[in-house]
Amino acid sequence: MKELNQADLIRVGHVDSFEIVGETLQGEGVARHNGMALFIPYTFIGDRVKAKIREVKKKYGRAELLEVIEPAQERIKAPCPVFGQCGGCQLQMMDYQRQLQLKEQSLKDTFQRLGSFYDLPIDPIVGATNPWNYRNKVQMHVTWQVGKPLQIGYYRRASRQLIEYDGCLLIPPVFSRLLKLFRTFLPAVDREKKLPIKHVLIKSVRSSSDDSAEQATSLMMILVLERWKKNYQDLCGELAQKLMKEEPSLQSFYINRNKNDKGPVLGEYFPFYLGEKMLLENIESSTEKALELQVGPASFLQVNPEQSDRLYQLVLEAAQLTGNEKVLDAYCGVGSISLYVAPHCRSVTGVEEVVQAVEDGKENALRNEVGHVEFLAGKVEELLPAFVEEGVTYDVCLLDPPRKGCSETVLAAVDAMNPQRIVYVSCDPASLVRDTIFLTQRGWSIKKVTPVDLFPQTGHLECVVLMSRDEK
Ligand SMILES: C[S@@+](CC[C@H](N)C(=O)[O-])C[C@H]1O[C@@H](n2cnc3c(N)ncnc32)[C@H](O)[C@@H]1O
Repeated sequence: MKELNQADLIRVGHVDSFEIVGETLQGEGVARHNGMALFIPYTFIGDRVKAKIREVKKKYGRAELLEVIEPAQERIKAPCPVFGQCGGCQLQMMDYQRQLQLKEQSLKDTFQRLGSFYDLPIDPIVGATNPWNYRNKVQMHVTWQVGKPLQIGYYRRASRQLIEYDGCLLIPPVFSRLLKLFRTFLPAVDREKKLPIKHVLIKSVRSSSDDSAEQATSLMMILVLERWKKNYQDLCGELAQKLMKEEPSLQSFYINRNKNDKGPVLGEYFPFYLGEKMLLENIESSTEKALELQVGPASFLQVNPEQSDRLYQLVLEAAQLTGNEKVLDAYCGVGSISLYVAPHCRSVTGVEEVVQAVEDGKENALRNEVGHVEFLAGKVEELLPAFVEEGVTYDVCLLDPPRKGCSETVLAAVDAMNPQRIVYVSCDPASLVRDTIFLTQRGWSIKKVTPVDLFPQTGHLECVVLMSRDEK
């Protein structure tokens, strides 16, 4: 007779009440059921819930929340009407202080579980002053086809089904206003639905250093089309003009063409624009002089400007620059960190694979009259080993990789350059721990970890980690 394992005792479709005894950064509560871990989205420790089992794997299961029977003390009514359907936010059911506690604890747990790092010097998380309306960029999907109604919104969690909603609480009200105008003007201008629109993006910059006022914001709108024809130009121009007239903060309008359905939302070709070619973002500088960064349609900027000002300040503190250091800024984007730290060191070399971002970086250095910064286009995996080969070294290495973290080639090259300090800015705790394990095995140790909440209401977490060589 087949031996029964735990999974056989749990039935898909079974409804029960569960005590939530664990929780994840992604906003899933964990219950124990017949000895197995059961993940239930939108719940957390202290909740007692009714849920339906939806999926059973060998070692764990997943259930759908049906009802909160007894709420945890910090449970609140999620302010957004589409929370739980839309895939954007995972933590709106917790009050903000509880979200911060979850993030801090989950970072500690990840360091312990994946890296056996105990007693790390982890600072309290740096929370946001305003955990709503903070995003400076939004991208929404659009359905605009003959025979179908116009739809604009985010995708449902783990699906490609569109949820219509202009009022997202993570974006500023001016974005919602502009989306409403877009809804009104698009059918009036493109009556025959000629434009093959797939996505709409809005970006904002703080166009003066007074970032509290909404009128100090300038906007860029980018429509992504599946294909481009010359005769679309008049329609796009008319649409852009109408929008710019009604919403004067819209100063730049672009068309992007992206033939691909998978991969990044933006393609490489921008066949049309109206208004400003670039916008200028004011970032809080590390000196008296404000820092201006030019932002094009494809430039990467951190999405939470208030918190990224704090993040850059933390990077500078961790780097402990005295004015004499040669600094490497790997994964530098348009050079935000390079230019921020430049007044405090001898020189900065920024490395970035997106050629346009490197061009923006060079332009930004000229605009801000920073002479001792250079930007190199190329993959970090190729350029850093080449530096090692040529005997080029740096005193401080700043690493700000995407979610997947750094490859071993990059970390080995950083180690070989023997800097005094590494400052690692991470947006994914799991890849951060993997990379710090690699470095600790080569004689580095973690001196300080500072988590920063760049993405309130969501399960994303940023942190700044200072590493230096173990003392002999
Ligand atoms: C998290 S962003 C950091 C940008 C910048 N430090 C900032 O704060 O604005 C990561 C950057 O790394 C770049 N990037 C990703 N993989 C890369 C690679 N293998 N080599 C060089 N740059 C890369 C991306 O294009 C992106 O600009």
